[in-house]
Amino acid sequence: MAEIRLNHVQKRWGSFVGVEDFHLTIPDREFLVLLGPSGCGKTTTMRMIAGLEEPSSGEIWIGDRMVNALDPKDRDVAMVFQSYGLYPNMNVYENIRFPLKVRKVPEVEHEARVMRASAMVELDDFLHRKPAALSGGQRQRVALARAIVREPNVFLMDEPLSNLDAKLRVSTRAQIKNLSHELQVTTIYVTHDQIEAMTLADRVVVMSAGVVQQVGTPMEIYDRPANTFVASFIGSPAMNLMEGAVTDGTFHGDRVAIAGLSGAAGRVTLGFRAEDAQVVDSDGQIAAPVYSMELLGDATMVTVKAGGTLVAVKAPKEFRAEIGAPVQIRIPTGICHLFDAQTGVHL
Ligand SMILES: Nc1ncnc2c1ncn2[C@@H]1O[C@H](COP(=O)(O)OP(=O)(O)OP(=O)(O)O)[C@@H](O)[C@H]1O
Repeated sequence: MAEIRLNHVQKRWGSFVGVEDFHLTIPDREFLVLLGPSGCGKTTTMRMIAGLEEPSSGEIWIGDRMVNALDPKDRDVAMVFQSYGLYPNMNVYENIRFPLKVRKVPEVEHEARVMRASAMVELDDFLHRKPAALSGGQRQRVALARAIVREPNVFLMDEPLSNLDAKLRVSTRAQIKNLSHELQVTTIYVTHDQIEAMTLADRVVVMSAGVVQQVGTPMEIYDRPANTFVASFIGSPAMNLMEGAVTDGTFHGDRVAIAGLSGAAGRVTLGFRAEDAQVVDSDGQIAAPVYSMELLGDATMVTVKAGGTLVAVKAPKEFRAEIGAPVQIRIPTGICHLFDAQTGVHL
């Protein structure tokens, strides 16, 4: 068990900054997800915690030890990667046992620990198979068991689900969630998939271009994105964003006017989520033609084209309209977000 502290950690290569001033305490047992697009610095941050990359400045603490100068093997962290990294000539049992041999754990403990770890990921029936005779999902579970068997202080997981097909991703995700509940070990999990982040995390760190954009619980970052980057990265579909200006409490944009806004004036970006607006027959604040309709099963996603901006609204599953047909959209004032037009920061 361990708290992790990143104290103003930075990683530079020459003049290029891969990670900028990462400053965060991750409490013992927290499941923290690093989320962001490709190249935003998630993996580099995790590799610095693992000891595979040296910070250019700042301190990394695991528990009460400053680990900057410690070898990866001395940090008591277990890693699970996207590529499973299994030994092809060893069977499942031997693969899971391997870290115990390397760490010279007394032999008498091996069997019980391997059996416990393999049971947790439901691999008991596959212990004598070689990795080549396993599916991708089963291989990833061997990699998970190999991390679990060590009983580490910290788990580091780098996109562990990204090689799995969509269905297996969902079931393995649920398994990781259940495991983390059972194991109660501080976990840092890297992904670019916002659904994974929202479903697994106690807290999410959203990163862009090496810079932390927001740290919060999944609901905090969904309900109150710190800026337009987070607003447009979280949620499926992403938050609708419209450019315009507020005068006397009314937002005016392309084919949209929303009265009753307070706390802003001048150029802003207005945001609202698809599920917070409705398609209506009259009295909407947007009147625009239907651009596309997607049947989701439990709802219909209607996208309209308001001038140059596409706006998505979640309608009841029975809703139907022709492409190009004029519709109106009601946007309740209370659910609108306003962002500074220049900086993108939530007002
Ligand atoms: N050894 C290196 N030398 C120079 N630049 C590097 C090095 N390693 C990573 N980078 C750069 O640092 C930035 C962050 O990389 P990182 O791998 O942390 O991103 P990421 O968010 O994990 O992306 P992905 O989701 O694609 O893995 C990238 O622009 C990358 O090109």
